[in-house]
Amino acid sequence: MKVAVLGAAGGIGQALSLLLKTQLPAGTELSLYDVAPVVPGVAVDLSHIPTDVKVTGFGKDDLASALVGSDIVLIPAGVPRKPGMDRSDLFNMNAGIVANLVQGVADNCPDACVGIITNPVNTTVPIAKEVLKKNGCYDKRKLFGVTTLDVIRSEAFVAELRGLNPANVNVPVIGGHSGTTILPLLSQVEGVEFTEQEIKDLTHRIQNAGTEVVEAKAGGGSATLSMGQAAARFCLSLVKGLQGQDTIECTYVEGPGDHATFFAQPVRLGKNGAEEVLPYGEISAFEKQCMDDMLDGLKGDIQQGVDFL
Ligand SMILES: NC(=O)c1ccc[n+]([C@@H]2O[C@H](COP(=O)([O-])OP(=O)(O)OC[C@H]3O[C@@H](n4cnc5c(N)ncnc54)[C@H](O)[C@@H]3O)[C@@H](O)[C@H]2O)c1
Ligand SMILES: O=C(O)C[C@H](O)C(=O)O
Repeated sequence: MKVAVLGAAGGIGQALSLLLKTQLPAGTELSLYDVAPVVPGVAVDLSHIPTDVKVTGFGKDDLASALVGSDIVLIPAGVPRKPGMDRSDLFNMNAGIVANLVQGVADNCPDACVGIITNPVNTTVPIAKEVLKKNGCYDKRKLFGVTTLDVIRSEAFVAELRGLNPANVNVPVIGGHSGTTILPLLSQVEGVEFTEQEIKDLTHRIQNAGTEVVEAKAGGGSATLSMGQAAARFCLSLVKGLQGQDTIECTYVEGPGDHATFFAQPVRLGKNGAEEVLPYGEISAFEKQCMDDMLDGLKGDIQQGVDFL
């Protein structure tokens, strides 16, 4: 198994690479790529941790070597938000970065599963699809927008509110990864009842959690450590799936298209990637209204990605 992280020297990239170095199964190769000259140093630094995961760093001109033979490619390369910006304001800077890196995937490891972290995820994932399609190697089972941060935040906030062990809290989050397109299904949290006001407040907090971090970091970037944890969780679930032990995660994929071409919902990860896009089940009237209100925005974000190439 080989996992490549593109943008590995950044805030997310370094946290994610550390978690993968310590948690990937023995024998995995971890390939770190970044345009920042520090990346070989990040790899050397990690290689001093005694686990059976071999880490190699690749600089700007070595994308092909970083990618060749990869089974999973995670992409957190790109620019993060500053206070006052929306994720969509990152489109002009990040769309081209994602398109170039995914072209590298098409050229060097066309069968790899690709997890896009770079914002705006609602739009960068459709861009990745168009690049892979142009190169004749798009397989909808192998392209994912990583929305796990919305899930772990929901688990943390629900557990905090009710004094529960977060390890026992599961919250499906569907839709997209921006503002109101993030739709936590709080009606499905087992063993917990919320008042209407609590549902409204929690939903708003989860939808606004990225901005909460951006403002608290006061110009120093967006979520990196929690995102590193979220991406590691997603990657480890995907590794398990590829190795034949099916797992379920909410992720932004091309599914049946009931609501939009790309939509985050529970997905069964298996030997070929997204083996099955699962129904998200019954939702409350409040959640249905939230969904109706956000779908046009999500579809617009997707169309912007389709039009980019
Ligand atoms: N999906 C999510 O839930 C989620 C959560 C947090 C952040 N993000 C997004 O992740 C991205 C990265 O955030 P960060 O905080 O790690 O930023 P960062 O600035 O700390 O790191 C970004 C890294 O990308 C590298 N990079 C830039 N262009 C590159 C290229 N062409 N090839 C390879 N590497 C390149 C930079 O050198 C840098 O090391 C941002 O777009 C941010 O909005 C997404
Ligand atoms: O909010 C951001 O810009 C980063 C990320 O998408 C997040 O949800 O924290």
